[in-house]
Amino acid sequence: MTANPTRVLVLNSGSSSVKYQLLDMAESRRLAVGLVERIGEETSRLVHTPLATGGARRVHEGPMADHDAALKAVAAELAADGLGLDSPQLAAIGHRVVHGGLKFTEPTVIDEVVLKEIERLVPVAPLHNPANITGIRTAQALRPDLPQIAVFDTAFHTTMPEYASRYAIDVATADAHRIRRYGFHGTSHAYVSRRTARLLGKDPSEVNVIVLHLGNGASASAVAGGRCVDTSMGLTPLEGLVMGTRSGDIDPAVTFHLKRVAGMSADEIDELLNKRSGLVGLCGDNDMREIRRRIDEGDKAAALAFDIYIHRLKKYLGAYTAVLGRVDAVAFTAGVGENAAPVRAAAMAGLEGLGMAVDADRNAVRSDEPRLISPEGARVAVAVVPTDEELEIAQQTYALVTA
Ligand SMILES: Nc1ncnc2c1ncn2[C@@H]1O[C@H](COP(=O)(O)OP(=O)(O)O)[C@@H](O)[C@H]1O
Ligand SMILES: CC(=O)OP(=O)(O)O
Ligand SMILES: [Mg+2]
Repeated sequence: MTANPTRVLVLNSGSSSVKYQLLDMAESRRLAVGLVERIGEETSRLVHTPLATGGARRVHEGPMADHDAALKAVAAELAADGLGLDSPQLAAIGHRVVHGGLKFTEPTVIDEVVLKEIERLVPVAPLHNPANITGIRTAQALRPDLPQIAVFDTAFHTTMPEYASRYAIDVATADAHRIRRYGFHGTSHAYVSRRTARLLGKDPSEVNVIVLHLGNGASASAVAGGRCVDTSMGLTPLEGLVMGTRSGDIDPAVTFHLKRVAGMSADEIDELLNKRSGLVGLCGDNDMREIRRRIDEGDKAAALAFDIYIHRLKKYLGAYTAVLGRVDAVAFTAGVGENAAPVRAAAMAGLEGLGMAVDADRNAVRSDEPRLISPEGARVAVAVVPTDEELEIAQQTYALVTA
């Protein structure tokens, strides 16, 4: 008799990347991790680390036309380690799906009806849901017999009170078109807020946390006793913080102005605000490492882009302090939050009045572990808490298929 399968493959398909992990849930062990970047460009790059075999990291460079090609390359890498998708030990494939609308608040077994709904939501997650759908279809084609589970970025935010989720626009129009704030990066906000509570030695129900998920996409959330009460992204992942290529908050009248005065179409404005704004629109670079390097060389555009990014972060820290009433912790996470000490220092500078501060020595420590960076005895614990969307998705996926 063969043992029950205990492995889960997680696919986190972004607009131009795929992050993936193969985990053994029974042994709480990662077997392989990897990333495909710059999908659709000439310079696509796959980095695969076969943890199970202890083999060296493998890097492949060269054009990958789309997510289908990227996933087939990932499948080939796994197969080369004897961890192929044909393995009878694979229990399920878990997919990050960015927009779940109002229907999906829990991890969901994917069938054609679910896929249709994810497809219907493409206009409100234009950079993400199409990539998620391709990931699902490719995985289904490779293993049609296996359960495919969707874990939604929106799910954690469904606890927001209506006064936080409803826009102040005509109710009938908003309801007819399901226009409201949904919020994204929820898997990360859930994981990081819980992990932060654990770092403080508390139960999540006892603490109020502001989570700053600062990756290429970026969002803030206010989490009270383990439940999300507000978040910075809205109907789509465009609202809120300044991001790598997205504007975040702007006066909505900017869009009519661009249409009426600059003659731009809705699609052109969409592309401007989603792909040519944020840090890249302000200074030509969306990578915080490059921006810091340019600032060190005296580059004024990079310095202004940095200041605008930080100013927006401070506004949300102030707003969510007011929303929560009492803040126990601020947690920095994702690519920028975990790695960019200057961003953390600048965001916290001058916030002593809110009880928030960063200790320079603690902030300079580089580590993959959750850690405190606030001074000893500070009123608000400031922490760096690496996110693990893939682990969270794997756990939710495995729980569903073994229930
Ligand atoms: N050492 C670092 N210093 C500053 N920023 C970094 C560093 N490493 C990564 N980043 C930033 O992290 C971003 C990617 O974060 P990530 O959470 O992987 O984003 P996403 O999931 O949206 O692709 C990069 O665009 C880069 O700006
Ligand atoms: C929702 C979102 O913005 O995701 P990402 O940061 O992966 O682009
Ligand atoms: Mg991300």
